[in-house]
Amino acid sequence: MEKIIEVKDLTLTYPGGTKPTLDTLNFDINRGEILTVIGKSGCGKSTLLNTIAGYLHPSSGEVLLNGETIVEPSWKIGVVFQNNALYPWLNVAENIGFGLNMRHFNKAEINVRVDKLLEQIQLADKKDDYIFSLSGGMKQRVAIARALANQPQLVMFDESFGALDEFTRNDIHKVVLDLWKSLHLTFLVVTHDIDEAIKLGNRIAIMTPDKSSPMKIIDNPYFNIDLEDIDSEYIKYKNRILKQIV
Ligand SMILES: Nc1ncnc2c1ncn2[C@@H]1O[C@H](COP(=O)(O)OP(=O)(O)OP(=O)(O)O)[C@@H](O)[C@H]1O
Repeated sequence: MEKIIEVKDLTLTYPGGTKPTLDTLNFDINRGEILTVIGKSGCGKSTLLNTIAGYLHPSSGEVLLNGETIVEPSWKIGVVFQNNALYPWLNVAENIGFGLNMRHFNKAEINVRVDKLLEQIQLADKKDDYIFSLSGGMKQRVAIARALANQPQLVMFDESFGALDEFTRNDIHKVVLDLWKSLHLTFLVVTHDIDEAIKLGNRIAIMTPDKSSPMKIIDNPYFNIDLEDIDSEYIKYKNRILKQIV
């Protein structure tokens, strides 16, 4: 397995904090996988994601992208937040192309990338619409397309689907999995929803309160499971994850 991200002895204590929020974490993200990260509220999931993104700096240890220490945010890592953070004064196409514009890509290249993504997120007909006119699910699809427009090496999702109703969330899960498959992407998905972690993750990283093993990564036999295939073995698997979180 080729590693895209290496987390080495990662420790982070917030200024003024008495104990580390992240304490000596060690794990890798493999190229082409979806790693979901699950853990109790406040265990440090967003802190971990923000550190990998380069928004926060480790107190000690490091995170490497393709063998190079991450020291600042870059287009190589895309992030989709829960509140989507889209620009209301730009239309859908302009939001998706925003990062490419900032990087001074030429207009023709931007249009090609944006149009392709609009097809993939099934919003080609909303290209010229402003953000306020979109539903919550559509906004998240635009946020995903905006993150993908830069063709990043890793895309991270920070509770990106938590505010959506169940039907919309199921639709978005399908969009995410289709994009991952067709574009051969690598995703890290932070969630507090165990079913979502199981649905979306090739592997599941469990952030535990166990100081000697703060991060346990397990294989997931139920990746992309259909709701109708949920059986008693699935429930047992889910409960085993739950027990390690609390
Ligand atoms: N900027 C900050 N300064 C100080 N402490 C912080 C800061 N951001 C987060 N924390 C603390 O760090 C801990 C981990 O927070 P974090 O948001 O990473 O957890 P989380 O697992 O993502 O939680 P949730 O699932 O509720 O979003 C919490 O105790 C939080 O209060």
